[in-house]
Amino acid sequence: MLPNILKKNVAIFITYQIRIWNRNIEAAEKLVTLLISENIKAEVSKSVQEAARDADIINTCTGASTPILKADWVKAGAHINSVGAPRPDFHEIEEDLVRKGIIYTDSRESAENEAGDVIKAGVPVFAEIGEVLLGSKPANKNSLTIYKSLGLAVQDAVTARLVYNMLYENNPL
Ligand SMILES: NC(=O)C1=CN([C@@H]2O[C@H](COP(=O)(O)OP(=O)(O)OC[C@H]3O[C@@H](n4cnc5c(N)ncnc54)[C@H](O)[C@@H]3O)[C@@H](O)[C@H]2O)C=CC1
Ligand SMILES: O=C([O-])C1=[NH+]CCC1
Repeated sequence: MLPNILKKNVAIFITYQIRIWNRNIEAAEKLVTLLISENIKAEVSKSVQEAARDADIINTCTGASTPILKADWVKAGAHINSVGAPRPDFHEIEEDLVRKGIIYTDSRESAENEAGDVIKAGVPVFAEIGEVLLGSKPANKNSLTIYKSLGLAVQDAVTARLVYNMLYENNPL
């Protein structure tokens, strides 16, 4: 999933440098090789701390059950996209870091009931992404912000429809 998230990030920025960390360095090297083969600038980091240093955007996408990203490693004003830790007993972001951030999510109900990091930190969700897109809640671009992704059922339904259309109706839309 991470390669696709990174490609979406890169499409937004004119200048960027991607640093990849994985607990298995061969996996990080494989992803860097894939990105470079698609003309995306990327390099391997030997630690999470090294990967996160001075980063504007941090994507965490792990199956970790204990936090891998610490508050001290993240600069003020950074934005974190947290895709992993989708269960109450899973964690990938240190509690202090979650408390420092402004929390955005796709579904408030899901985040408050499923996202281990949000539940443990006991912090409120500031806004759903839909509220930001509609302009009823601000993006707080200069603050430390955390987007807690969990996925919406409607995304699965639309994806299933696209696959069905491509398979049986030869029409992606
Ligand atoms: N937010 C969302 O919409 C979605 C979230 N997920 C969640 O995102 C996470 C990643 O999913 P995929 O990329 O499909 O899985 P994957 O198996 O391809 O990648 C998981 C990565 O987490 C790493 N990892 C596992 N335990 C770790 C630990 N203790 N410390 C450091 N790294 C660790 C693995 O080495 C692997 O690189 C999972 O927790 C999954 O449940 C998956 C689909 C949608
Ligand atoms: O496939 C998955 O593991 C998940 N999808 C949404 C949250 C977790």
